[in-house]
Amino acid sequence: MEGVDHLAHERNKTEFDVDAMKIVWAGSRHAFELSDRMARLVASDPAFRKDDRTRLGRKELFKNTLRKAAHAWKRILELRLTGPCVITEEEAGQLRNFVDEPSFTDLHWGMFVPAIKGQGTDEQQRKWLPLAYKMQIIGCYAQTELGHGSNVQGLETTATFDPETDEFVINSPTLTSSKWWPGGLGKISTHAIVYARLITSGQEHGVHGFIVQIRSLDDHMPLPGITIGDIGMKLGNGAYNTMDNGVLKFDHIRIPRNQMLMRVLQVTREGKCVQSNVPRQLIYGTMVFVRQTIVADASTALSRAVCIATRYSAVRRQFGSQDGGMETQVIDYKTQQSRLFPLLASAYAFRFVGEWLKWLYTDVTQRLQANDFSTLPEAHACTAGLKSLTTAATAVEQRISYDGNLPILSCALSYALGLDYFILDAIEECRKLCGGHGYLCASGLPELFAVYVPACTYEGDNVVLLLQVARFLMKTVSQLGSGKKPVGTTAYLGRVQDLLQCCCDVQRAEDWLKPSVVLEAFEARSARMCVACAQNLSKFEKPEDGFAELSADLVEAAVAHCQLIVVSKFIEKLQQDIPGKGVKQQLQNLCYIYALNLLHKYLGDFLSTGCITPKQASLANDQLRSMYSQIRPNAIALVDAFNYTDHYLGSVLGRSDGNVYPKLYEEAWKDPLNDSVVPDGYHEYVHPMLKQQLRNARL
Ligand SMILES: Cc1cc2nc3c(=O)[nH]c(=O)nc-3n(C[C@H](O)[C@H](O)[C@H](O)COP(=O)(O)OP(=O)(O)OC[C@H]3O[C@@H](n4cnc5c(N)ncnc54)[C@H](O)[C@@H]3O)c2cc1C
Repeated sequence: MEGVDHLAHERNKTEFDVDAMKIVWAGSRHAFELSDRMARLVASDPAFRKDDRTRLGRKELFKNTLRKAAHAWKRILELRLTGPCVITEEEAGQLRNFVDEPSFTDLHWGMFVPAIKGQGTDEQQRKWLPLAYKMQIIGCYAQTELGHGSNVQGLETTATFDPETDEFVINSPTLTSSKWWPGGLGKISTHAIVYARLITSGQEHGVHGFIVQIRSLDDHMPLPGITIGDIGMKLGNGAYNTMDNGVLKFDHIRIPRNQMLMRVLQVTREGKCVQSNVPRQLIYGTMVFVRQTIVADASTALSRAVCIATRYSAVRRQFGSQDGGMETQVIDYKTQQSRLFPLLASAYAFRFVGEWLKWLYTDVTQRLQANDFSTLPEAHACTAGLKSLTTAATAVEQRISYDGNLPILSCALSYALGLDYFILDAIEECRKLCGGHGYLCASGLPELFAVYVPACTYEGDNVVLLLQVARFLMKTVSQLGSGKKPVGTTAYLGRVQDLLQCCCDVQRAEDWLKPSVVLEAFEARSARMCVACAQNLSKFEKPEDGFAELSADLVEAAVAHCQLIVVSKFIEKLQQDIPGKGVKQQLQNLCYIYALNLLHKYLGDFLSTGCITPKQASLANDQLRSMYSQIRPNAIALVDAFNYTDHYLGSVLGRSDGNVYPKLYEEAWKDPLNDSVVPDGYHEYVHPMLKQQLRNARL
C-alpha cells in the first residue's frame, strides 16, 4: 500500500524530539539544513537513480558512473555551488556524497586537491588549483605500488634530477614499482600526484610527491612512455567497481623541476636539496584531516546499515503468535536487541568522536601555524588509532569475548582454550540481523559491505596504524619517569600510579550509570595494559626485537586506548547543553550501551588486569540489559534521526514507510533473468538433460 506508514505504530512510541536529535546528529542546524537540502536534491533527480546498479556489467556500470559524475558537476555549476568559499565547497561535497557512487571525483577532491594544498608551494597552488577547481584537469593520488603499500619508504619509482635540462626523470625500474591501486587512475585521470624516490647528484633524498601529467588533454591517450590501465574487478556487484583503480608504469618520463611538490623540501636549479622554512610537520596536518573524514564516513556507513536492520527488525515478525494474533516483531527478541542496539550506539559514538576530530584538526592547524608542534604526535596517534578502530568496527574485526564462563577464566586461559574470541563485523552483522532477505542486493547491505570494507586497508592498513599508536603509547609511558606530562587523549597516563591501584566501587547495577565509574574502568584497563606491555618490552635487550615479538599485545593495548577515547568523547558530549525534549536522555542511554557492551565483550581485558571483579562484570551486564529495554520504544526514531532519504539508503528492507514485502516482490521481477519465462540456455543444456539426450547435445 503506497502512502501508508507501516512503521507509524513504532513512531508513536517515541519519547524524544526527533527533529532536535536530527540536529544533534548533523552537528548543527546549519549542517542539518545543508545536508537535508542536498540529499533531497539528489533523491529527486532521476539521473541519480541507483537501484539497478548491481545488475549492470562493468563497462555499463562504469559509463553510468561517468554520466552521474558529469551530471553532479553540471548541477553543482548550475547551483553556483563552486568557488573559494568554504560553505559552498561543503555543499558540493555533500551533493557528491549523496550521489553515493565511488568515482574518480572522490580522489580528485579528496586526495589530489588536498595534496597540492598541503604540499605545494604558493606558486604551485596558484598554478594547479584553479585548473583542478574547474576540473580542467582531473587528478589522482598515486602512492601505492604493486610491491609496496604500507612501507612507503620501500617505494621503488624514481625521480632523478637532470640538471642539464632542469627536469626530473620519472621511472619505474621494476615490475613491482608499477603504481597499483590509485582510484581514478585506471581510465580517467589526466594528472597524478606520483610518489617517488628523489635522486639528485647520485644521492637519494627519500620519497616525495610530483605532479605528473599522464594523459593527453586533447584525446585522452596516455602520454609517450606511460603504460596505464585498470587493475580489474573488485569485491561485490556494483559496489567499488564504479571506480577505476589503476596500474601505471613510467619509462623515463620527463617533467619540469617545478612539478615536484616543494613546500617543505626544494630542489634548486643546480640540483641541491634545500629545506624550506616551512616546518615538515605541516604535512601531518593533511593526514589528520583525511583520517578525520574517514572516521566520519565510518559513522555514516554504520548508521546506514543500522537504519536498515532496525526498520526491518520492526517490520519482520517470526513466531510467538497466540490465539491467531500477530507474531512477535523480531526487534523484541532480546538476542536481536543485544546484537542491534550496541551497533546503534556505536553509530552515535563514532559520530561524536568524528565531530571531536574535526575540532582537533582545527586545533592542530592553528597550533602548527603558530609553530607549536607539542600536540602533533598525540593528534597523529589519535587519528591513526581512531581511523583503525572505527573502520574495523564498522566493517570487520570487532573482537568479541566468549561470555560463557569467562568471569572465572583468566584472559590467558581463555585464549589457550581458544574460546574467547570470534569475529563480528557491524555491516555484516546487520545483514544477518535481516535474515535471508539481508543477503539480497535489494537489501542494500551486500553493496554497502563491499564498498566499505577496503576502508580497513586504504589510508593506512589498520594493524599497521595500531602499531604506530602502540609505539607512541610506549614512548609516552617510558617518558613518565622523566616528568614529561602526557597531553590530550593520553593525559590519563599522567595518573598512572593511581590507575594501577584504583578499585572499582560498583556495588549495584545502577552504579554503572556514573560517568566517572565508567571512565575510570576504561582508563585503568588501558593504563594497565600499556604498563604491562612496557614492562614486557623492557625484558628485551633490543627494543625492536621486543616490539616485534609483542606486537599482538601492543595492538590490543592500542585498541583499549582508542576505545577509551571514544567512550570519553561520548561522555564529554553529554556534558554539553543538548536541547530538545528527551534527547539527552536517549544519548545517555546510548552512551552507556556503547561503553557497557564494550566492557562485556572485552571482559577478558578488564578482569585479567583486575580493573573490575567478576561480580561487577555481571552487574554491568544486568544494567546493559535494562538499557536495551529503555532504547527499544525509541529505536525507530533514533534511526529516523539520521535523516536518510530512501534514495541514499538504497534498501527495500530499510524503506522509511516499512512497506517491505510488496516492494521486495516487485524488485524481484526487475532482474534480467526474469525478462523471459524460459531462460536463455534452456534449449541447449536443460532440455537435452531432461530428455536424456545429453549424449547427442553440442555443449
Ligand atoms: C579500494 C582501495 C583503494 C585504494 N586507493 C588508493 C589510492 O587512491 N592511492 C594509493 O596510492 N593507494 C590506494 N590504495 C592502496 C592502499 O593505500 C594500500 O593497499 C594500503 O596502504 C595497504 O598497503 P598494502 O596493500 O601494501 O598492504 P600490506 O602492508 O602488504 O599488508 C598486508 C598484511 O601485512 C600486514 N602488515 C604490513 N606491515 C606490517 C607490520 N609492520 N607489522 C605487522 N603487520 C604488517 C598488514 O596488517 C596486512 O595484514 C587503495 C587500496 C584499496 C583496497
